[in-house]
Order: sequence, then structure tokens, then C-alpha cells
Amino acid sequence: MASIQTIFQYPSSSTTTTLFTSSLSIFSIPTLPSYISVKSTFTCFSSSSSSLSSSSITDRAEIRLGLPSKGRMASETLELLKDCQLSVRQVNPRQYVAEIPQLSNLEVWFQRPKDIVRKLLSGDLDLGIMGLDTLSEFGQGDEDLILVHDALDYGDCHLSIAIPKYGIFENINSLSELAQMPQWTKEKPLRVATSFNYLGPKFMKEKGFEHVTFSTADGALEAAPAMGIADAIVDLVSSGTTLRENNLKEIEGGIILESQAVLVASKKSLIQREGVLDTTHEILERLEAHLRAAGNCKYEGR
Ligand SMILES: Nc1ncnc2c1ncn2[C@@H]1O[C@H](COP(=O)(O)OP(=O)(O)OP(=O)(O)O)[C@@H](O)[C@H]1O
Ligand SMILES: O=P(O)(O)OC[C@H]1O[C@H](OP(=O)(O)OP(=O)(O)O)[C@H](O)[C@@H]1O
Repeated sequence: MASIQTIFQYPSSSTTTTLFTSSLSIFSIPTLPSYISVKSTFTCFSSSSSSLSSSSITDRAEIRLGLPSKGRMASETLELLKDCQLSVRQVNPRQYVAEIPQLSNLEVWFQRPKDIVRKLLSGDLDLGIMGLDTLSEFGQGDEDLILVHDALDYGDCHLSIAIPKYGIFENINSLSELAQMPQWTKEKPLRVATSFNYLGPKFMKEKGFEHVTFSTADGALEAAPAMGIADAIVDLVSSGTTLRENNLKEIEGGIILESQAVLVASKKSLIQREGVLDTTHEILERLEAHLRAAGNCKYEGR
């Protein structure tokens, strides 16, 4: 990864706004697909199109960091922060607020990852950690969401389209073959089940699928083809076991997004709320130091 200066660039304007610089080297965004509209090669998760953001800077004094409250990301997020000497001190595990003694004036709020994105946009959080998939789905490229660190090295998975291994799909092995199947017509479109109601349709449209409809479900999507509810699914994959166990397969060109845990900030907070920039910088430096050391350990261990 190239060493670059940490400059937040706001692609909606022609100027580059330097919020802070350092010798950190963690801002390159690897392979985000074009429809996610990261216009700079580093630092900014942004699009000039949709704007969900309605945040206004309220007059609260404390800085708020949103962390996943439960699920896959929760414990690894706490472990990562602990490894960075940023221990989250929770008075009681059922309480949703906590503190990090090393970061003064910071409140930690435990929330569902999708709600962290929503609350960054509404101005109720200043910083947050979630999967890039959640950021992309619920942030919808909003300009106020700044990707501060794009690779926290856990929560790896990818969002992908999957189809049955059997029946009319037996010899279909790529997205273009799927698109060209004569079965999909206006009257009988390709039916896709997904909980990614923004990224799924956006991807299929970009890939030129004309006759396609979407249905939504929150879990166990892999059952939809066998139940006859859908022809294909768009869902997260990590080990691939769930797809295999349900007789489904990924296809060439069908990966929508590679995801892992990321640190995100509200641009408005960074600019307008006192202390957010310094706190972000502090967290970033600690993350970078830890991840660099961990990376070296991995390398030495090989
Ligand atoms: N195999 C996987 N399946 C789903 N998510 C995964 C997987 N591997 C890593 N992840 C990451 O974990 C996140 C899911 O976290 P979690 O299990 O807490 O669900 P959630 O975001 O609260 O969603 P839900 O409301 O569906 O429970 C994903 O957004 C993704 O970034
Ligand atoms: O590739 P794998 O390692 O098998 O992981 C992928 C599965 O994990 C997630 O589901 P989860 O376990 O969260 O249950 P859910 O279907 O109820 O959301 C995801 O939605 C896939 O179903």
C-alpha cells in the first residue's frame, strides 16, 4: 500500500480540503466498484448523487462513537480497540453507553450497525464502526460519510449474487450468461431475494439486467430459490458454507462488494464539532500502529 498523506478530499468540490496530515498510510480504498462512487483513490466515501444526510450539528459537547451492540462485529470491535489501548469501559453490559478513558470527552454508544450509519447521517453520532456493506447499503453514497479507515482487518465477507446449481442454472457460470438467459421477460422477470434493497437493484441495473424484480427478507435468504420464491439471491458470503449447503453457487462477475470493518466519520462533525478531528486522528494513529504491527506479525509468522 502506498504511503500517502491523510488528506480528506471532498470530491463534490474541485478543491481538496486538508483536515490534517500525517505520515499514516491507510487511506487507499482498494477495489470499491464504480457504483459506490468513491471518486478519490483515498479517504472519501462519497457520491454527488443521492443525499440522505439531514444532519445538523447540535450543541451537545461530547463526541459520540457508535460501536456494534451485538452480532458478528461486536466482540471483534472491542478486541481491536483493546489492542489499540482503547479499552471500552462499560458500567453494565446491558447499558448502551460506555466510555474510553484514554479519549476524553468521548461517549461510546452501542447500536446495531445499520443504526450507526443512520445516526451518523442524522447527526446523533460523530464516528462509527461497521461493515463496509452496511455503510454502502444504508449510507447510499451520502457525502457526509467519510471513510476514515477502510480496512480494520476483521468482518471479512463479500456481497454476491448466487444462483442454484441445478435446473435451468446448471450451465450458467457468469453474470453475463445469467443476463442472457431467454427465460427472463417482462412478464416473467428474474426474481432476486435480498436484504440489500439498495445495492442489489443498483448492481443489477448497472449490469444491464432489464427484466428483474426484487423481494426482501431479513435472513435465511438461501432458502428462497428452493422454496420457489426467487431465482437468485444477493447476500453476504464469507466461508461459502451456507451457499454450498443450500445447493447455490456464485458466478463470475457476481461479486457486488468486498467488505470488512471500517471506521467512518460524519463530515459535518469533523468540520464543525470541536475535538472530533483530534479524536479521529488519535484513534486513527492507534489503529494504524496496531494494524501495522499485526500485519508484520502475520508476515513474520509465515
Ligand atoms: N458470513 C457473514 N454473514 C453476514 N455478515 C458477515 C459475515 N461475515 C462478516 N459479516 C459482517 O458482519 C456484519 C453483520 O453483523 P451482525 O451479525 O451484527 O448483523 P447486523 O448488521 O446486526 O444485521 P442483522 O440486522 O441482519 O442482524 C455484516 O454487515 C458484515 O459486515
Ligand atoms: O458464507 P458463510 O460463512 O456461510 O456465511 C454467510 C451466511 O451468514 C449470514 O447469515 P447469518 O448467519 O447471519 O444468518 P441469517 O441468514 O439469518 O442472516 C449471511 O446472510 C449468509 O447467510
